[in-house]
Amino acid sequence: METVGLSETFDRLKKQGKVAFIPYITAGDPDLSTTAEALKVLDSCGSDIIELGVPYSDPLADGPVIQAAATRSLARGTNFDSIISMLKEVVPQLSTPIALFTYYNPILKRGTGRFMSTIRDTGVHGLVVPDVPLEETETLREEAKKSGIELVLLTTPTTPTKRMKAIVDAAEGFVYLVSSVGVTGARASVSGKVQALLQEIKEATTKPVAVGFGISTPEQVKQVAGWGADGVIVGSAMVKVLGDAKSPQEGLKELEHFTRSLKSALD
Ligand SMILES: O=P(O)(O)OC[C@@H](O)[C@@H](O)c1c[nH]c2ccccc12
Repeated sequence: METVGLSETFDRLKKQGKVAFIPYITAGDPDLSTTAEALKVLDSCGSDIIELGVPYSDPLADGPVIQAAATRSLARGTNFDSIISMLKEVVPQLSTPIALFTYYNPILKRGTGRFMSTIRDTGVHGLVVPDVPLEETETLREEAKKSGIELVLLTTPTTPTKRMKAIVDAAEGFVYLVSSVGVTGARASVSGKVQALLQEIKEATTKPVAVGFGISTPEQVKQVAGWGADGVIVGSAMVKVLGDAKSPQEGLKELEHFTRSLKSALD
């Protein structure tokens, strides 16, 4: 089925007074067929957008959990082409839009235009590139736009206000507010600064703002939603459930329970 894009998804949720639940998993960990099943599980458990990570050899912004997932996935031979063919199979079966998550290098390797049209042909709607240099964001955004891909941009607690404003102006789909400095990974608590940061961003834009980094419990999901986030992103905790499981089947079962517990915090 043809899924609607990221910003349309947020429009629908806003009308329903709901906050988006946005899980992240790393493609190919433990293997691509389990990833295909995991996407269906996340879809059926009520995810509103799914972030799918392209494993990379030098994941600077990732903490140990996602770094280990990327290493396992690459060791199995996962590559961009195998992820694309998996997506061509699975995306038509999903009702949840996918935002592909990749570092900048795999895009440069393929050529920006070709990269965008390739992912668009799979039915993927969004793209998140955490390490694209500021001066190259405009080109990337233009190329994405040509293929109808929504380029999500990230702002952090240490982003100067002027740059935050440029980021929210340029962001498509939604603005990704990184909750805390440092790398991805579950944290004991989500920084209280997020509430003020959300207000500041919402004064600068009417675009939806989703918060990620460190969120791993229903209480934290509820707290961030209560602070006014339009979406809540959970990555490492999801990746850990799959990575720690004794078998892929068990991992998928655990993923379903975990996703339902987090999603119910938003109901
Ligand atoms: O893992 P966490 O702490 O739940 O944060 C989400 C994060 O994993 C996901 O959005 C993501 C995966 N890799 C990244 C690199 C940079 C920024 C964000 C990400």
